[in-house]
Amino acid sequence: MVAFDQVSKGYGSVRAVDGLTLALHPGETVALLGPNGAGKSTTLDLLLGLRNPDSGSVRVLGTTPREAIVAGRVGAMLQSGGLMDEVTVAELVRLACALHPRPYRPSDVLSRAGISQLADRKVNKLSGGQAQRVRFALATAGDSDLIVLDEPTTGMDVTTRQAFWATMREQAEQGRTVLFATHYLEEADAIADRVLVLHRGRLLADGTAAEIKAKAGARRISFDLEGGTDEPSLRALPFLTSLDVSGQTVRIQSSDADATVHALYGLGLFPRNLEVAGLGLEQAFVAITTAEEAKRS
Ligand SMILES: Nc1ncnc2c1ncn2[C@@H]1O[C@H](COP(=O)(O)OP(=O)(O)OP(=O)(O)O)[C@@H](O)[C@H]1O
Repeated sequence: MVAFDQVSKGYGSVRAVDGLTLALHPGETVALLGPNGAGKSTTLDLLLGLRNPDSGSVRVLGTTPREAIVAGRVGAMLQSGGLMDEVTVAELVRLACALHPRPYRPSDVLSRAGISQLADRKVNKLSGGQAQRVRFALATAGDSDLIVLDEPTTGMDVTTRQAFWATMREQAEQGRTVLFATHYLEEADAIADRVLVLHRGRLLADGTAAEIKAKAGARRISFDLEGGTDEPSLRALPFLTSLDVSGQTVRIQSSDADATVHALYGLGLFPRNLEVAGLGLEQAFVAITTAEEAKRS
């Protein structure tokens, strides 16, 4: 479906994408995560043929990205795609359908994107979240095999966001590949069946959300200590990666929870309400990217 082979792209001295090799398969819903500047937008630009790699190759559906787009096989929703100002939503959607080699009916596109009631509104009179829905409508104006979304739900309220993802899930169930970049890790956790973590233009992790959490390897331990805490002793616990003390409540992250808890009892302390839990995707993401930064410094 999509194949990146040793792709690099730099801007001056910045290596935005650094030797990226990646394959996406039909029907996958893939989240692209990474801190600011990790190279997510550049990766999507390369995939859409908006930029050319300095080295390596990008293939989409067996052709160049541009050929795939001209054939209408890729729908895209970019972060800040300008919308024509002086037209109505319906006119814009009709135009997108007219330009698509395999178009849907404009009325269906409007209703799928939940903007039928906005059809006669001028595009420059839309709120931020409504404009995002229009961008989504343009990305799904025809029958594409691959849908690429760069931070699609930015500016959407909770209800709009849920409706958006329900629609996206339908698209994936019909066999389309959906690739989206996001900063909302809970969305990646809930929606993606594959998560890619990009950092300084390289792939740090690639797997299901559960695999990424397991890769982070850390566990959260929390407990209450009656009668005050001895912070220096806690800080010296083995395998500790973070410590947070708030009143009687202690929250720890550990790379070996069993050993840390064992040592905790060894200190003669009596933790109450002890809980040991895995990391959420957000904490796993922070753990993985911070560990990489630490390796580099
Ligand atoms: N047109 C450009 N000219 C120069 N440098 C650029 C350009 N576009 C991106 N960069 C740099 O390339 C790196 C990757 O940027 P990119 O926008 O791909 O990251 P990102 O992961 O999408 O970031 P964000 O989460 O902040 O949107 C950054 O260091 C950025 O400053």
